[in-house]
Amino acid sequence: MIMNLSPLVYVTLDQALDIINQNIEEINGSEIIPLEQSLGKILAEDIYSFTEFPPFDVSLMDGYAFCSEAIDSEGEKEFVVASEVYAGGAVDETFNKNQCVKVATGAAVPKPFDLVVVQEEVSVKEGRVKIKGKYKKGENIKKAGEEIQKGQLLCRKGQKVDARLINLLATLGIHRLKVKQTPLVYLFSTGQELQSLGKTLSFGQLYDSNRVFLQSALKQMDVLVAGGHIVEDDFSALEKEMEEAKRSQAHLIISTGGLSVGEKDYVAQFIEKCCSVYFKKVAIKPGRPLSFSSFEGIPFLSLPGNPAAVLVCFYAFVRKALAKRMGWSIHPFLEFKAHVAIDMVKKSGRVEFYFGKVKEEQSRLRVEPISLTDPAGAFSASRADALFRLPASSTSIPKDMLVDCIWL
Ligand SMILES: Nc1nc2c(c(=O)[nH]1)N[C@H]1C(S)=C(S)[C@@H](COP(=O)(O)OP(=O)(O)OC[C@H]3O[C@@H](n4cnc5c(N)ncnc54)[C@H](O)[C@@H]3O)O[C@H]1N2
Ligand code: MOO
Repeated sequence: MIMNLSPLVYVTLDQALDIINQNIEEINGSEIIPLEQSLGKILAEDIYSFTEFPPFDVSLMDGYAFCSEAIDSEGEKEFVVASEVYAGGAVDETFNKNQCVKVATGAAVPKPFDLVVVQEEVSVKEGRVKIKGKYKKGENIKKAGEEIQKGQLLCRKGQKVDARLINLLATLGIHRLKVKQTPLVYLFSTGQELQSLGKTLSFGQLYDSNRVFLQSALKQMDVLVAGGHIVEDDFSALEKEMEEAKRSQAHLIISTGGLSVGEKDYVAQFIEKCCSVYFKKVAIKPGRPLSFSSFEGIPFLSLPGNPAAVLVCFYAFVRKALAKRMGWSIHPFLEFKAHVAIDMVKKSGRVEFYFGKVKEEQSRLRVEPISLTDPAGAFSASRADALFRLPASSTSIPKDMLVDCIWL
């Protein structure tokens, strides 16, 4: 539902996260795709095993399979080698407990044998095997169904497919998966000082690093970019870009820049005029002008131009909004607490973000800011493990205080 929350134009971090969470809906669409193409996708249904694994009693060693009750733990015993079974091979003979079979690692152990003795521990002569010593039932055999039972829940709707899950499903022969539709994001930057990579900069110009960062960060999340440009500081150019965003059928629009109070900050003006606003500012540093609205039913996250604010807003808000939109509900990001490594100071009023290194010391997690002069800048971010935050109301944060961190 769209509503204008005029008293909530300036919200706290928690309010902003709540509002995003309440107003971003999960995409309905899903598709069935081959397992090999499912890396990074979000499962659209729970998956149960339709079979057990291993599917047969399997030998874990090269050796001889015996019947435990036929082995005399005191003296030596001799057995006839009735057959040989290799991995992938099958025998349809019937054996009795006074026989044994030679088995290779990975072979299906035929009935009634229930233990395997490694070949180094037996003596073999003219088709007969001599064995002495104590052996336990089940030794060197993995029983059918020991790893996975038929009907067992393997993974859940809302889980992201990773290589380990692909391994599990491939093991069980599951080769097609129902996954959520991949979200489309329309992404543009604003500012006539911006230049595309590969072009020479004139004085006063900057490379459009925000869009390159966001494109890459979205790709890492398996989100597709539907389009977007560098938009000059002009209201009608912005209107055209937003129309194109609408035509692209994006599930989310993201912009950077043009949010401040200057005459040429047309994004702020566009939001005011053409969007339904949820909030216009958040009490965070950097990133205060972050705004969340809806344009013709499409959620619109407008990030400030400041590249440090873009980094922080991506990890603290955009990623979460996208996770919600794409139905990634199971452990999307690791959030944890760590002890801050140094005494820190700040102004009261806004939550302050820092990129930091995380270490374990004396069984405690410690987070240390990478830079105090450029807490959330590109260099700091490039070296960090986590984004951490200092509470809005505090002015001094003593060393060892626990702070909230997000793993990057
Ligand atoms: N009078 C006031 N001025 C400002 C305020 C304020 O409250 N009153 N807020 C400040 C804060 S906080 C921020 S953050 C910025 C937000 O401004 P904009 O969103 O309008 O961002 P720009 O002015 O377009 O850019 C800021 C900065 O970042 C560079 N930039 C912009 N886009 C990119 C890009 N795609 N790639 C790389 N670098 C980019 C731009 O050149 C500027 O240097 O407003 C403050 N001002
Ligand atoms: O909030 Mo701004 O992003 O401080 O620079």
